[in-house]
Amino acid sequence: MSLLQGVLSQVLSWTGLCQVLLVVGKGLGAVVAAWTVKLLVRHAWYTHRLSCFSKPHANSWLLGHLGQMQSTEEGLLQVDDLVQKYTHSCSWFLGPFYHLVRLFHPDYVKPLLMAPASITMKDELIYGHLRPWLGQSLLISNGEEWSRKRRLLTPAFHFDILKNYVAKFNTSTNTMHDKWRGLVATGQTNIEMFDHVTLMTLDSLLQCAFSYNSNCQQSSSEYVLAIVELSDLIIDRRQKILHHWDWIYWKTQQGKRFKKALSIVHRFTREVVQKRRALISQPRETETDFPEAQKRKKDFVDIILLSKDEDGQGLTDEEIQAEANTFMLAGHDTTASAICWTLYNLARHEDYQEKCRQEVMDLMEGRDKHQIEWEDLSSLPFTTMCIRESLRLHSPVQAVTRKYTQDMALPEDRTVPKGAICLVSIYGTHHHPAVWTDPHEFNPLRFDPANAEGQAPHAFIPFSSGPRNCIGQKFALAELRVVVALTLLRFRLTPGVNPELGSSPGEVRRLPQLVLRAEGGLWLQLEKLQDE
Ligand code: HEM
Repeated sequence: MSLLQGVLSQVLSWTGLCQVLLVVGKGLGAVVAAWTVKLLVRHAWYTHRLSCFSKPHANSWLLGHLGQMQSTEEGLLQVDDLVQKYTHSCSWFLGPFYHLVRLFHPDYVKPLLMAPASITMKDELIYGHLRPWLGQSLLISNGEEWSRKRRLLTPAFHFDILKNYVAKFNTSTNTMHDKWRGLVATGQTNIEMFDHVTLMTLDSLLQCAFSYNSNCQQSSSEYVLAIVELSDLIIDRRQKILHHWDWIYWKTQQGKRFKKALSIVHRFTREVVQKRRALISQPRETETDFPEAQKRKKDFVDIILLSKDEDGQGLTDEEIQAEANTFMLAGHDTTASAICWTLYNLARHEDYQEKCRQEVMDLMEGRDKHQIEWEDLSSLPFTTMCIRESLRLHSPVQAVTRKYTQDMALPEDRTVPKGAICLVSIYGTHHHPAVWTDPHEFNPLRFDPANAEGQAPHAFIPFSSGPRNCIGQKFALAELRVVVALTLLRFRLTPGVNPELGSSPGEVRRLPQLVLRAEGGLWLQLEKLQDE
């Protein structure tokens, strides 16, 4: 090749490259332009369709209420203001991406929560980030897939199964109380509740779901640490809008930590399910070689493994793993939050605390051991009223979101267009002054059956309501009663001091995350009562 030819071919190849880049650039520009136009048209369409709802002041026509929703005490006070001002609902949008209707009044909440599951969809804004962890599980799936799973999983929450768990709730609570006794003996009476109670609910859930004794209350467990890490990272991701896109998130430090914790959690559930499948498929005569399997009462994994639909089909191993992961997530933080806030409310109301304690002491009279049995749970009416009032005042889940595959009619001729996100505010409904007298007061007598008559349906929805309500609510209420009853038998509670805030006893700043927590923790003072 002559020098001239070489130079020519070089120039041509550069020109070719430039031309390719130009074409690619133009193509990319066209795609971005088309995407932007589509986004803006969609934005205009939703803005128009949602004009039947009042719209609180927005930052701009394009960014809307982006950055105005806060997961803090101020965020909850903002909901109180919205409820005061707009009474039933208002529209809200987060940039041109997400269009929401926020709903606070039971009359508006009811048609949405009671809608058939076939037209109800879980939206990606809240639930999408859970998918890598939970897969297509009950909490996230929709339509026919959801309904088959709900049918297959319902037997796992039957009374006959739940009964067996009460002994496990007692054991996990006893372990926690042993730790508390140890702390009190060394003079540490001001105790942060969430740390202790979360480990306790994880401990009991691991026993109920997998018959797995993790000892996580006494020594650290890799699996439990990974669950806590995943829950924290989900909240962090929700709050950073750029992290909502997978292709950005998986490259961040948080995304990498998420993947690492995920592999620990998934490995654990995979191994449990595979081992149990192998055990269950053993021929009957050899089962005697496994006395452990015979002695053990059935846990969630057993029930789900044996569950079959109308066509005799069960769930695959992957599906069972997804459900087991979901129970662990949906069951531990929520129940821990409910327990902590109930103890907090009783610590602030000595009279109610004493009345509950008396009720439990009457129940235990003549017994030589403090053990709450399944049959005892219905003999704690006042304690149950206090638990329900606490679930109203400090509901663990603040809101649920839904989308619908068709337009949804609401009172006063308002319509939620299909595809818009409905953010049903459990907090707003539970603090609605038109529904509850003195909504910010702790008053368990509201739940006295004698006073319940006037209560609006759908005014009390801590477990949501309708077809997609909480499948674990009876499990949670049983655990709550056992933990609260045993705690009051053994300890007197008074408001504690948050050492970080240096606040006065009982003062807290609520922290709505995946569940309702308290900034810097929830601190109580414990005084040990006489031993059993
Ligand atoms: C006090 C404790 C609890 C509270 C306040 C609570 C609250 C809720 C709420 C509000 C929902 C509706 C979520 C939504 O629509 O997006 C829900 C669903 C669910 N909960 Fe619970 N929950 C609690 C305990 C539990 C427990 C102990 C379990 C399991 C062991 C559990 C498992 C589930 C599952 C699987 C769903 C999805 C149900 C479905 O879509 O069919 N929950 N829970």
